[in-house]
Amino acid sequence: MEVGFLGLGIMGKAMAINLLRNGFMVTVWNRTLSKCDELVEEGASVGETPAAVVKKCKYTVAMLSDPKAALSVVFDKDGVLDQICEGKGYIDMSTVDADTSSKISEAITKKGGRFLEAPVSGSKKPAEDGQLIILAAGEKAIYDEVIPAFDVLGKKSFFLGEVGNGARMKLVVNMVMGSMMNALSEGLTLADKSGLSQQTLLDVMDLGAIANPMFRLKGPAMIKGSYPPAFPLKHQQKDMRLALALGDENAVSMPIAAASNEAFKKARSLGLGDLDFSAVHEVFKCAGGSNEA
Ligand SMILES: NC(=O)C1=CN([C@@H]2O[C@H](COP(=O)(O)OP(=O)(O)OC[C@H]3O[C@@H](n4cnc5c(N)ncnc54)[C@H](OP(=O)(O)O)[C@@H]3O)[C@@H](O)[C@H]2O)C=CC1
Ligand SMILES: O=CC(=O)O
Repeated sequence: MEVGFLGLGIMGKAMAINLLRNGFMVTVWNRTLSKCDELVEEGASVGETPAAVVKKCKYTVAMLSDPKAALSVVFDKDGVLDQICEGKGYIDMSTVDADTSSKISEAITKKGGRFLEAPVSGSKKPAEDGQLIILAAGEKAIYDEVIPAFDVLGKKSFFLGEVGNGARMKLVVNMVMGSMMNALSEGLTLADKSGLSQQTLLDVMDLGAIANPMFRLKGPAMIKGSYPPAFPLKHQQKDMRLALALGDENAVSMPIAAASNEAFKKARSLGLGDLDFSAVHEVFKCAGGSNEA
């Protein structure tokens, strides 16, 4: 199967490499074209523009930072819309809101193309290991056709019905995840300021009902103040913002998500946006002040 791939950031690079290593022919494009070089070494071809990739491939996947990027790659000059037509499919795996996804879907289908949204749960390591959780929605026929690719990229795919449901599911999941990260940061800070061992706190939590892979993975590095980016904080804050907008639309009160969003915004204002989202811990450390009199 020949697949186009637009967007070679942390996630897109790992996903495209997985496809190549599993026998797919892949043509890549990235806004910063030099990022394609590593993929070429893995056997990829390069398209000069999103339109060139779509022209060449029956299916094109996108993995882009946010709604602005997702819209720009489709609607701008030399974008996806220039070449999408009957017989071609576009699969957007970026995390965006349902409105963005619907706009893209309408434009693609108006030109005879087929559309699937398929955001993913799981970060850099699951992307490298082909262990993502895929939250697809849109046209079921194209979902069925690209299952061989999803089987390489992920450990489980869900088909959630009409366009928008994949985006909504992803935002709800990341709203919970971002709130949990804030709770962990607050807990680590409280343990430290009240004279407890942070590592012992992690050990205690890991044995009980609130044990989870995220605390286990991120906790020890957070104690050291180390936040190498797997899931950039700026993207987690974007997801919180979009989830809060979904809450507005549905009149759902979300005080915990709102407070978490404020902490992520504060972290961005401190210049931490490109670090891992666990860097929100620094906000709590600052707010907690020093134990020294
Ligand atoms: N990292 C993670 O753990 C996860 C991320 N996600 C989601 O996946 C998506 C990608 O995340 P990730 O790979 O981490 O992000 P990165 O920031 O590493 O990569 C973002 C990509 O989007 C491109 N891009 C940004 N703006 C534009 C634009 N205006 N036009 C064209 N291309 C643009 C970048 O191009 P360039 O290289 O030129 O900057 C890059 O290829 C996001 O929606 C994120 O929320 C979902 C699950 C996990
Ligand atoms: O969107 C981030 C993730 O880890 O999932």
